[in-house]
Amino acid sequence: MHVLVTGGAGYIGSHTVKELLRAGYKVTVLDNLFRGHRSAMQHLRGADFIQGDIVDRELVAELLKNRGIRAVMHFAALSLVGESVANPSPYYQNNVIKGLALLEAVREAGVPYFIFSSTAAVYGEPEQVPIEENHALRPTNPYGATKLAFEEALRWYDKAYGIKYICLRYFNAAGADPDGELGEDHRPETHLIPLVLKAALGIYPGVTVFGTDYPTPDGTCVRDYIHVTDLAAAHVLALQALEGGLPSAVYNLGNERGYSVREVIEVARRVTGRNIPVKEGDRRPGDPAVLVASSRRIRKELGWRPCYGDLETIIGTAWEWYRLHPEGYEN
Ligand SMILES: NC(=O)c1ccc[n+]([C@@H]2O[C@H](COP(=O)([O-])OP(=O)(O)OC[C@H]3O[C@@H](n4cnc5c(N)ncnc54)[C@H](O)[C@@H]3O)[C@@H](O)[C@H]2O)c1
Ligand SMILES: O=c1ccn([C@@H]2O[C@H](COP(=O)(O)OP(=O)(O)O[C@H]3O[C@H](CO)[C@@H](O)[C@H](O)[C@H]3O)[C@@H](O)[C@H]2O)c(=O)[nH]1
Repeated sequence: MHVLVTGGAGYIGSHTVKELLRAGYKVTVLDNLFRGHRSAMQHLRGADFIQGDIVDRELVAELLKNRGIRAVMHFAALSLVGESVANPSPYYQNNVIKGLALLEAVREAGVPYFIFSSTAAVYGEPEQVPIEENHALRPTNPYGATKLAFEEALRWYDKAYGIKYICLRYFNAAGADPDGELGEDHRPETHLIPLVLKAALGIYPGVTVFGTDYPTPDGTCVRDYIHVTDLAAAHVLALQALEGGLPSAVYNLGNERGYSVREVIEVARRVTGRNIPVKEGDRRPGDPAVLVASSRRIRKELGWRPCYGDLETIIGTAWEWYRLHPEGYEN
């Protein structure tokens, strides 16, 4: 089975390519390198890398046809909550318009399986936690709205054209490949755990806590952090389930445990043994107060079990990678 992975030179995509190769799949990566890294591909030698954009219908059609691709895993997207509030236009362009061009190419080529990187941001401010998949969908930022729009398209494309899909709604991806080959290198980096660890290394002067007046026990936002390799493993399970005839589905992916921003910083201090200077700042627009998953459905239906569930391990693997690669990937 040959799989096309869009965004496979990015953070979660690259970790998933590694798991796909390990499971014996053939992999082609399509990435425009807007935010991905060519040097991540050096650790994914079994995969073919094509530099290109998902909106390039001719290129995508040719890849799907000539390589006999049977499944697409679609990671390519813009994915920063704050950036999407300040500037929604590229989010609609990239995540919706370009995403739909990709889906059209998939439909025309008759590719039967599609796995989509969705997000907890589709829920918005939760009415109850842990959040189950049937929770109301009311995104509080354009990023979540664009991901929800694509989920909806998948639902209708399945009904009309029979494309079987799984939407995986990740909570906060974190950590790094336990082998130390792949890691998180977003430019610009805006994610909490990398910023905290770079502050521990002295690369950044410190970290700012965005909002201390949320209705949470310590006033800071609560998130559910999930190890990137556990996410990657879920993609392989999802693909195997579709191949085995599972109907289209939507699954949350989180550890079902929330940590506040202050708790994350405390765990990072323990793991690194370093001082991490902290400042308090304003809320970041678009941020819900609490996002914690129920992952009961994917545990039950696909037998998914996290291997790196506790926050010390998650932060520990990220710390190992940053210590070895303080500047991130070479390119
Ligand atoms: N990081 C998280 O915590 C998180 C949580 C929930 C969902 N997600 C989703 O997971 C996916 C991957 O996230 P990530 O953190 O690995 O991001 P990332 O930026 O590291 O990876 C995205 C990759 O897609 C590529 N890309 C973007 N637009 C493209 C286009 N038009 N054509 C070709 N390639 C393109 C980028 O160059 C990059 O390599 C995204 O869809 C994101 O919305 C991420
Ligand atoms: O310098 C910082 C950076 C972040 N935060 C806070 O830390 C938490 C986590 O933030 P971040 O690491 O930026 O992740 P999120 O904004 O929660 O978003 C991530 O997790 C979402 C799912 O929950 C995904 O959809 C997004 O793609 C992914 O970027 C949030 O409460 C932020 O307000 C700070 O206080 N200071």
